[in-house]
Amino acid sequence: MGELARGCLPESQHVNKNWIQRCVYHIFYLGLSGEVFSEQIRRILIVNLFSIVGIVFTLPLGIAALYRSNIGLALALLCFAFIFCANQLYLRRTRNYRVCGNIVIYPLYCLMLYLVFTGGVSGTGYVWIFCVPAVSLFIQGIKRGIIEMIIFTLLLIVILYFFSNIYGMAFHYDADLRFRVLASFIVVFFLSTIYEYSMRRFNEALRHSSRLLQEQAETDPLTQLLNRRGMQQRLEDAEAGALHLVLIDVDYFKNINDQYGHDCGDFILRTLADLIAKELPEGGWLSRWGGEEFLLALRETDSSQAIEIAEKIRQAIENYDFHYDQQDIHITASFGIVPLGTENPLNIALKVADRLLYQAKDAGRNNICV
Ligand SMILES: Nc1nc2c(ncn2[C@@H]2O[C@H](COP(=O)(O)OP(=O)(O)OP(=O)(O)O)[C@@H](O)[C@H]2O)c(=O)[nH]1
Repeated sequence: MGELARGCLPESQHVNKNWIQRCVYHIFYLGLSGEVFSEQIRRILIVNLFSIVGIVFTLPLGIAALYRSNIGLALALLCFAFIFCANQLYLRRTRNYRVCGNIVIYPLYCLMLYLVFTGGVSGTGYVWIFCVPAVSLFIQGIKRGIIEMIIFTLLLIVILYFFSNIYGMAFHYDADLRFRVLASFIVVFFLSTIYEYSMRRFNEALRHSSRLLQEQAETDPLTQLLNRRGMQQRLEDAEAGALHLVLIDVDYFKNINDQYGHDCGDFILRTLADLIAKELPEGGWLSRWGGEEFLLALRETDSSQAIEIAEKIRQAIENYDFHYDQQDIHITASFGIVPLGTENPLNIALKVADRLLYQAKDAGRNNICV
């Protein structure tokens, strides 16, 4: 089953959508939302769309064929209409677009070959085959779509050239018509391949730049750590539980800037980021929270473990020689530790961490307050 079925895409949040948009989302996207450029959402849309188009075409045409007493064609069309309807229901229930894509495409191949073989209504059956390459490449992707289209073309050649008028059942195509049908089908196949390929490249490029922008929006350019926005996002998404916040503030950082210059201050912030990151346990998050403030989120950690980690970091900073421009610089930092949970939501926890930090400063700095 696809990733959707494992629940990676949430049900649509219809908050700001009007009823038309809600209907469109419900009918075409099955009420799913998620990453705008998500390949899964695109595929769901396409499979669903072709399924709906399949019903819209085969059902009335089947009824019309029944009305004209063309029983063979009517049965074939109604049978496909039934398959497409069942597929719709299955897709809505399971969101398994891979299986549903196959349910759309293979009956479509059969129907098209059947129409070419019998000629459909008044020998016009072949006019429908030109939609096949686009549908196949959309649903099966470039590689598989091309392979299936080559097989389909070969079957088309066999029907057009070897089965024409056989046993009085097959439609008779004269030499010019069969050549033109085949040639125009190959042209459509070729153009559809180019279109699908460029669409995929375009989509990939779009997704890549979207990911890049997202990363940039959440990264602090100086330290390459998460910035405040990135950290806040993770904390908001994090499940409440054994999570501790550690707010770290460099002591007398202004003096460093004043004494050694702003570049030295930047160098110290970058080195500090590496120093703290080394002590960060697995699964934890580290961010540059503000100017000379770092915020650590320790997950699956109780208070004593959080204090232990903070103490290690405090000592690592205190004992580190920041070597800049042939000078050894020593700094210290103050810490505020606070648990995060349902009784202590993010906004409150951050305020408490800030208060504890200033208590640590008041107590002489180079301190941890819990
Ligand atoms: N070099 C550099 N300095 C920064 C950056 N962001 C903030 N600062 C400086 O950090 C200093 C923070 O100073 P204060 O808030 O007075 O705090 P402090 O000097 O560390 O004193 P305490 O926090 O009370 O121990 C200011 O001088 C800011 O200019 C930065 O990205 N690079």
